[in-house]
Amino acid sequence: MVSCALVGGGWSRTGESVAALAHIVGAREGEDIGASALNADEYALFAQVGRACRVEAGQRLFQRGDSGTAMYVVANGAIDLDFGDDLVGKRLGSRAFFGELGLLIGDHARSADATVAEDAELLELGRDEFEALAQRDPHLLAQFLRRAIMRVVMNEQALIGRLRRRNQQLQEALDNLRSTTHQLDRTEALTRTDELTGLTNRRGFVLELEQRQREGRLTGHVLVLVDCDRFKSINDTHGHLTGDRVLQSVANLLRAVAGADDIACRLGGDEFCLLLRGHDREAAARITGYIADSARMLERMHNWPPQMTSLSIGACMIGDEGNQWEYWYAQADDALYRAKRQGGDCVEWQV
Ligand SMILES: Nc1nc2c(ncn2[C@@H]2O[C@H](COP(=O)(O)OP(=O)(O)OP(=O)(O)O)[C@@H](O)[C@H]2O)c(=O)[nH]1
Repeated sequence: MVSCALVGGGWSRTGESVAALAHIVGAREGEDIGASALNADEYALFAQVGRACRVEAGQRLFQRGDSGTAMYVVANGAIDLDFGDDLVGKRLGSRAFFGELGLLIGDHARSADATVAEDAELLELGRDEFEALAQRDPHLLAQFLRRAIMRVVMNEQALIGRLRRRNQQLQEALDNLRSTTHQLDRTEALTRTDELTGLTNRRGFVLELEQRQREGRLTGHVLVLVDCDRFKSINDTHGHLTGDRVLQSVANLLRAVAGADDIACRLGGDEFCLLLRGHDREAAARITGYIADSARMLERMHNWPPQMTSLSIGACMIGDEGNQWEYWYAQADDALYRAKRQGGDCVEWQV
């Protein structure tokens, strides 16, 4: 912190306190209460009592957080005030005053760094000088005080306004981020979903298989491949819309048997699959048998137009031999091939 050399002076302590001056009446008409520079009369008064000092460019007068009890008036030269990241800095020239809160409040923590931008002459006023001002011209000092207080109030209001705007911008940015994340999640979910049936699609299924394999959770699952029998003839005889409805019925059947941790998937065309968890071979055989039986019964129940078709099913238990999921997929596919070779409408297991 700079200490000014005393050049002029002549002041005396009075019993009147600085604080007592702060409640003096409101602003008068035409008075520029927010101005940051003294008018000519005020400056002349301050110059009578202020301690004059010279400071050089680059010199630091005080920094943020310093406790200060003096205010300054720029006689000539320039001072920069830096309020930190959130506020715009200020360059002060002739007759501008700063640091007044240090004087008015006493032991106030400075809210800015004050640096000499160009060689300058300053007037420094401490408590004694200020009381001398009060003695010499209380009316002019009251006018100055009103302005100083209004400046603080206006700065506070501007700060609150800026913070409010900043808060609003942050809120908007957060809302945008939330909605973008939500859209990305939705898009990601859509890329894993089959449009016609709402089941997981092949991509989603493979990603899930890979993840369970990476986490060592695949062993013990049952992999079930399902293929519609003579589906092409449904399309040919009744049209694609009927074919679509049959595919949706197959999807509903698989969805109905899938538990929370199982995956029902449409691989594409009339091929589906199920990944079941937590069943031994016997329990899994009951599930695959139930699927085949249900499809057969539904096919017989509604055959014109058809709402279901019989199914060929190939299944295997995923073992712990350390094979990749593609190996088990090929095993289930072999079983499915055998089911097809037998004319469909049956379940084959790969041993
Ligand atoms: N309606 C409809 N048909 C589809 C869709 N995707 C594929 N298909 C048709 O499904 C038919 C599948 O025929 P194939 O692979 O010969 O199977 P299939 O007729 O069931 O013969 P098998 O499996 O030997 O019993 C093809 O005619 C495809 O055009 C779809 O989304 N909707």
